[in-house]
Amino acid sequence: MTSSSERIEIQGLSRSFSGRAVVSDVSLQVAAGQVMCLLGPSGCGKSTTLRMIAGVETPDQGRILIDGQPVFDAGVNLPPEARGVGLMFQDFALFPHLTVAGNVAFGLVGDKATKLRRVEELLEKVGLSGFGSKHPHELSGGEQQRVALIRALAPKPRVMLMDEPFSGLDNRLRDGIRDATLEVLKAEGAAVLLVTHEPEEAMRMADEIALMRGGQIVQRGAPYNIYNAPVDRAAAAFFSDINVIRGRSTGALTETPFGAFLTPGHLDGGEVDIVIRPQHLKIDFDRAGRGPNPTVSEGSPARGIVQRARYLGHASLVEFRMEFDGSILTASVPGVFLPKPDTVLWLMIRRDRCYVFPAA
Ligand SMILES: Nc1ncnc2c1ncn2[C@@H]1O[C@H](COP(=O)(O)OP(=O)(O)OP(=O)(O)O)[C@@H](O)[C@H]1O
Repeated sequence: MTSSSERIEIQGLSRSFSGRAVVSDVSLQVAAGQVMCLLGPSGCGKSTTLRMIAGVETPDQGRILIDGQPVFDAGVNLPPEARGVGLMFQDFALFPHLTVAGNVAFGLVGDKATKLRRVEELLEKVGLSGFGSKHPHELSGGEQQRVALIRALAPKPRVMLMDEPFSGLDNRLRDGIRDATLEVLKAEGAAVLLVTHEPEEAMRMADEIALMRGGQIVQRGAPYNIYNAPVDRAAAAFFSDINVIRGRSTGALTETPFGAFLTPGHLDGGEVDIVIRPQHLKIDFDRAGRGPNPTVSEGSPARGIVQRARYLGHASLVEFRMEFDGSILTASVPGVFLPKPDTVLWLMIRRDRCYVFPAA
């Protein structure tokens, strides 16, 4: 069933190229006013999914509904222009013979003054006031991209499909343009499906993230949930560097140099990966060969030898070779902390921030 607030609904969408499944049984819904990010590594099938919704790629199987109306199923296949969606793809192209204002006004209806107002309003939002009479060839790549963006937004589409729309912009511009775009889309109440391979972009833009891998959606949820409750080791690793401590679960317990972990639900005798992000390791000083006392929340400390330390601006990253097995663990510490190589320090891990998965 399609509830009335769902603007985009896809059901069991699949597509193969030369016998290779690129999108397999993908289903998702995007409601009015919602920004959904389709996030995943290069080649996982994000763009193909978006292109099928846009109508520029034909699915092998599945259904696509826009505003509750089928635009693709066994008996229907509407062309892109009949689907009522706004498109912003990587390979945008402006009309070279039209001015910037002409480009932005292209899909607009209404009297000239209304169109002009809308064009001016949008140009201002993306920092291009006064550019209306220029032609595309007079603009930088980033400026052209911003024009393409507002051209897609101008007719206030009820559904907006965006494929890496900010990828060509330099970092300084990107955050501002993202925020302006989000503001426009939210103000219009559009349903947005945005494809990106950048976790940070998805975290910043999305109300909900659909994490894709190998042609399938492996996890869906609000950014907070996806980041803090990853479904598997690869999902955790997609959002940040991770540390992995391998152990063997016996009787629902896994012994590690950081103490025993409760690992219920894992195969008895099976290997498990205890995964922790660098910011959830704690560093303490060596006190003549002794470390801090064990605690309930952090277990036992383990000794590590500093390999190298780097300052990243907001934090410092310290790499340790662990005494217990020679493995490398990385800790991130807010601010400046740059111990010399070969310094002996103690590491503890925040147990509430560990994830346990079957060994990869
Ligand atoms: N028309 C096509 N013919 C053959 N193979 C294709 C075609 N379109 C896409 N593919 C292949 O399907 C796979 C998924 O492509 P897709 O563009 O959907 O990935 P993606 O997740 O969007 O990646 P990226 O972020 O690199 O764009 C890739 O291996 C790609 O080479």
